[in-house]
Amino acid sequence: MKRTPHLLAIQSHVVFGHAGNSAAVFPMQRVGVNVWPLNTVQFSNHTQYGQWAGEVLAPQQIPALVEGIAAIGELGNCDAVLSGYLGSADQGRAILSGVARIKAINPKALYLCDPVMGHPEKGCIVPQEVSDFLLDEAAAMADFLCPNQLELDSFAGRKPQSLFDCLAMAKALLARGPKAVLVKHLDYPGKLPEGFEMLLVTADGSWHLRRPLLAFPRQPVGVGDLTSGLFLARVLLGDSLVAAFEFTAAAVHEVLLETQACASYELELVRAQDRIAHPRVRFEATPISL
Ligand SMILES: Nc1ncnc2c1ncn2[C@@H]1O[C@H](COP(=O)(O)OP(=O)(O)O)[C@@H](O)[C@H]1O
Ligand SMILES: Cc1ncc(COP(=O)(O)O)c(C=O)c1O
Ligand SMILES: [Mg+2]
Repeated sequence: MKRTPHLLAIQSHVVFGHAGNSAAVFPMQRVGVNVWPLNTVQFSNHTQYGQWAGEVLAPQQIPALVEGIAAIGELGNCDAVLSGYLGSADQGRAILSGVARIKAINPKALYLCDPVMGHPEKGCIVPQEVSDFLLDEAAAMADFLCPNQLELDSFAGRKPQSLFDCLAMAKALLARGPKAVLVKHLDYPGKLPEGFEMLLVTADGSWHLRRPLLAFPRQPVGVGDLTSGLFLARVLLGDSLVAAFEFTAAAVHEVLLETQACASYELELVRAQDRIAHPRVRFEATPISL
């Protein structure tokens, strides 16, 4: 029997609704991965409501929890680490030590970094020190980096002029260390308004994918977290990077269709669970080169 992969997911938890681990854990489990959720913050709700209650996890708790897993002899079973929304730069440094600790026991373990930097206009609030940490320290250790367009712009220090410029910016990130860069959401001059586009860039090639852009009265939150989580889960389950990319786009689109049909602001993950596991739609990634 094939072994079920294990994934340590270090990102936010919200009591109500879906963002961070609260967006990604259940879908990753639903596609067949054992998830170890480690919550960097516990907030009442995601920050785009403009108000929330709750606390940031003390950074020293991260190595303490990782050591606790080592102490029961299970750390070597960790196949991958995912990091997303961070409450402080010190938390980020603690995660990198945890990744190094896991890779020392299991050199095949993968690290996916979703560099959540916030989006002040949308109300996604992340401290500046976290953005600096992601740019200067985390990218170098990541096997996979999953920025959205704003985060890609921050890495490049400029905005793109075209799709090929986005490709050049993502390719430049490979030089910092990652084996693959997944741009979860492209935005560039001349982009077709009816499409939602993504990019996958690896040393072996690059692929572009377009799915329909759906209309929402308020943009749902947690879509990026769902995207990174499903991509890593499918890679651990044995998909090629391109197959994982295509699966992720289809499963996320299914969730958005369900969410739109329910006229819900929060992602309808429970209702969409069968569509996540077995998407009915399919989007083809097409090769793209400079
Ligand atoms: N097919 C789609 N139609 C409409 N909106 C979408 C679609 N897919 C994703 N979105 C929205 O696009 C935005 C993507 O946000 P972005 O800032 O690029 O990534 P992240 O979710 O990581 O913040 C989110 O607001 C998400 O709700
Ligand atoms: C607590 C929390 N986690 C994660 C996120 C990131 O969500 P997204 O997947 O939309 O980038 C947000 C965004 O507001 C948030 O408030
Ligand atoms: Mg995001």
